[in-house]
Amino acid sequence: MSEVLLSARGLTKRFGGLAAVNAVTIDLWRDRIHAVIGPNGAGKSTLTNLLSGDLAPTEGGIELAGRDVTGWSPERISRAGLGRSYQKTNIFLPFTVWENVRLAAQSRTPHAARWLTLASKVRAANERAERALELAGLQPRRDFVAAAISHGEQRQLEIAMTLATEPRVLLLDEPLAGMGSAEAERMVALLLRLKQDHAMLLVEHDMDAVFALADHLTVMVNGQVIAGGTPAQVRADASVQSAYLGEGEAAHG
Ligand SMILES: Nc1ncnc2c1ncn2[C@@H]1O[C@H](COP(=O)(O)OP(=O)(O)OP(=O)(O)O)[C@@H](O)[C@H]1O
Repeated sequence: MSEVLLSARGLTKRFGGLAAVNAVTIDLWRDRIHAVIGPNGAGKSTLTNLLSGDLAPTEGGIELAGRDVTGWSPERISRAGLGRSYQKTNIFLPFTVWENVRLAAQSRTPHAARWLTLASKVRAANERAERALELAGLQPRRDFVAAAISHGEQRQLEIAMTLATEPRVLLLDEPLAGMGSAEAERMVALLLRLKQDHAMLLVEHDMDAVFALADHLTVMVNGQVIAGGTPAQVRADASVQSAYLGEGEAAHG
């Protein structure tokens, strides 16, 4: 049965007089992809930063797997089960794909495993890295240096590095950005695989992908949630069409 793994209540972030995120409530369920969409400046990145602990909320609270994690550091939230992919910034380009994933896995030897011998820790980290590499579909590239793989594969690598920390909740910020259609298709297939056993928040501008992937959508404009529901409900919502989907580059819905 599905369960709520992350729950944010009344999240608000003010920058001076601007409420970049204004009283947003959101639940992320295991085995479901929850997309957040909205025009530029809607507050999507700020919301992601609040959920990952990179920003502290001005108001509101966040529970992760039943624990109140409000105000925790990103490292502590990450250890508690939240994985966030940062666009390429964590990749060491001169290292191989395997070395990158292995380093990410090593950063996550749990505190509870301090008693393990060094050999057991190394073995556990190797196993985490192998699983992540396999899940992300990067086994065929494991010995390539990261600088030599394609843009789409580098995005897969970021996700593999996030998976190596064994998160239960995944926050993915524009995983399809800059991809051609074949790469985007591969990423969509990967995200559908990852849906199993994870709760996922997806921030993505590619509306075709969003509507293909999302089980639930939240639509933000100017920091506020203006609509939410299944893709069909959101598509049919007149306020969404006038605020967002009917306009300019986002007019794929
Ligand atoms: N550190 C900051 N200081 C002041 N204002 C900020 C800061 N970060 C974001 N903002 C403002 O908050 C609002 C929301 O920005 P945010 O980046 O969260 O939007 P977004 O939906 O992610 O946009 P995009 O789709 O362009 O990435 C914008 O008006 C932005 O200028």
